[in-house]
Amino acid sequence: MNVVTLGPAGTYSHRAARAVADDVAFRESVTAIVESVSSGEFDRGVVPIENSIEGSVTESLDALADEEVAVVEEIVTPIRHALLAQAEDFDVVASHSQALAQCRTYLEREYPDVDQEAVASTARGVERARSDASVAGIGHPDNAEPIDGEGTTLRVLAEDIQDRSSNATRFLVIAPATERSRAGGKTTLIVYPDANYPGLLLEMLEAFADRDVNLSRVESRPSGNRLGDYLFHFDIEAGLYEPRTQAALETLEGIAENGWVRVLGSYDTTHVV
Ligand SMILES: O=C(O)C(=O)C[C@]1(C(=O)O)C=C[C@@H](O)C=C1
Repeated sequence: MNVVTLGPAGTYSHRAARAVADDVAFRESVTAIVESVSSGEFDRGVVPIENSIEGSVTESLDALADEEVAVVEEIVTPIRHALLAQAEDFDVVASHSQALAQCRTYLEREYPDVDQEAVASTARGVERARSDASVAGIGHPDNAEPIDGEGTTLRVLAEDIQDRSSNATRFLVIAPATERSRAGGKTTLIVYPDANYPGLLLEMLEAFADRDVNLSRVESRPSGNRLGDYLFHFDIEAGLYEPRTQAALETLEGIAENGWVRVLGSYDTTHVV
């Protein structure tokens, strides 16, 4: 199975992807990962979708709406950030925008005068720190040691610097659309109603509530077509094999008769430390 995730090596996405395969390839954006799975270049992709402090990874939501892929597994992993640098003094802290946001309070309190630089991933920020003494990175503490054994070993200046001790990110394992499964305890779907009238959102929610289907996430994203026009991402705690899910889907398809409903599939959850 060839698997792709956000690189370089050492990202949290890489840690999650190791639950799928030992050998993992890397891309520098979530969009590139989703595209490379939908084109059939890779069998599986692992993308971050939601963090307990910062909320949705919007690039992932938009890529899932734009490409034809299936979701075949969910991976939840704790996120414990460390501050890594060559020395105690530095001018810039570089990391993924999600990681910088997850450590906002710590950075404002401890390093109010240090510039923040958003880079493609936490591991990319750590690489910057390894090659430039004026830069610190935020990432998993294991990144202090160079992965290939070559290069500077960084100092772990602080650990557990995220704003809340319970910080976790949910990743989705994606596969080509033909591998969509009906089996599993959760299902992800995206609805574009292409409509706007009082009670539209309520009608969509009632499609689930009336069948006693619990939602674990609902998120609206701009459709990109016009201001105020949205598509809706739903995660539900029910499998596609269940009649109640099929009944809810039928209702949603009626509501979205001028738009579309994309069913990404059913799956189970794996926890990785
Ligand atoms: O930069 C990384 O290490 C990633 O895997 C990306 C990512 C994210 O996009 O949320 C994953 C987990 C953490 O929440 C921080 C960053």
